[in-house]
Amino acid sequence: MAVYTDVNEGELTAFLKAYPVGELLSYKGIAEGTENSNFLVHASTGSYILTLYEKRVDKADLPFFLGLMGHLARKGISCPLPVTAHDGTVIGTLAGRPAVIITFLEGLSLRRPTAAHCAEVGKALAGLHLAGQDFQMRRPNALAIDGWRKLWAASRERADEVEPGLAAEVDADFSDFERNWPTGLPQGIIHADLFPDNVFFLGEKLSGLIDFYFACDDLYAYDVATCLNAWCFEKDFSFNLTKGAALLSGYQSVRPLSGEEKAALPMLARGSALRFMLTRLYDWLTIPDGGLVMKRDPTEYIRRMRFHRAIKSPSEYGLT
Ligand SMILES: Nc1ncnc2c1ncn2[C@@H]1O[C@H](COP(=O)(O)OP(=O)(O)OP(=O)(O)O)[C@@H](O)[C@H]1O
Ligand SMILES: N[C@@H](CCO)C(=O)O
Repeated sequence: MAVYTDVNEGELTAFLKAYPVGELLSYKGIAEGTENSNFLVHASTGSYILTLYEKRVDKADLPFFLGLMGHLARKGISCPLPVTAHDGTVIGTLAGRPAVIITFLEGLSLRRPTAAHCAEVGKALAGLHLAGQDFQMRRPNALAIDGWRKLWAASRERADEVEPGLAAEVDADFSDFERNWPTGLPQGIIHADLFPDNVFFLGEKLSGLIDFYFACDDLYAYDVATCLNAWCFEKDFSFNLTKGAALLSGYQSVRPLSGEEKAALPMLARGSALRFMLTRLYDWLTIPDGGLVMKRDPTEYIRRMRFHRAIKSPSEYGLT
């Protein structure tokens, strides 16, 4: 349950006076999410999400994340728009935490996306990449190879408790990535965490993208690879070729991939699977059971790493 910090009515009413949202009508904590405390706020001008940033988000990154959401929303991407306070600022303080109000998006995230949903996600991801091209702020990816190495150094000793042989397997991957990680591919702003819980749909139509708190500068094709991992595998860890083909053709209908980007997909998908395996493994080993932070299963991503290692041609993802 992601309400780490309680907010009482008096302090919320006082906080909201700084923003053009009208009178507070009601509010409640939101259980989903793991990084921050989120509340659904009904005010006289409409519904909003109140986010209090907890310690897993670096405060120095907030202007980038919020600036990016504002930029994308103004360019027509369906994502939350941070509400600017009467004094021109966006980030306030509530219950001792940095806090913002963002617009509420209608829609539901999906547990069982279909190929049609995957096509929509591909299109939206490419639209986001194009819309980010003239965003002026930069943020290096904290979870690129150097970041993975730090997580691995903190987890390696106990990795075999989760899966026997994992330490040797990941060590070999690191040497491979050091030699073969693609360079020189097109890059720019990426979402970096576009999982089904961060995409809303109304029926088959995509209605919103949320949670930009991993967004950064990196390879566009790496973001595509992350979506293949997050959207196109079934519960039994098999890759669904129809979903892969739908996601990739949706993406390419808006931003065609170059030959180099296509060729790099297996390596990028392996790297992306390792990145999510490592953050999950680190949490698995370090966060106490029964706490507020929901731990996700790292083994789901060990299976994906193995799948990508065995890929001989990017056409196996459904590329045409
Ligand atoms: N703009 C929005 N409109 C509607 N609902 C939202 C919006 N932003 C967040 N939510 C709701 O709040 C939940 C948590 O949001 P979010 O995913 O940003 O949190 P988080 O703590 O950063 O979580 P995580 O990074 O683990 O996904 C979402 O699952 C969604 O239900
Ligand atoms: N999408 C991540 C969680 C962080 O947002 C995962 O599934 O591991």
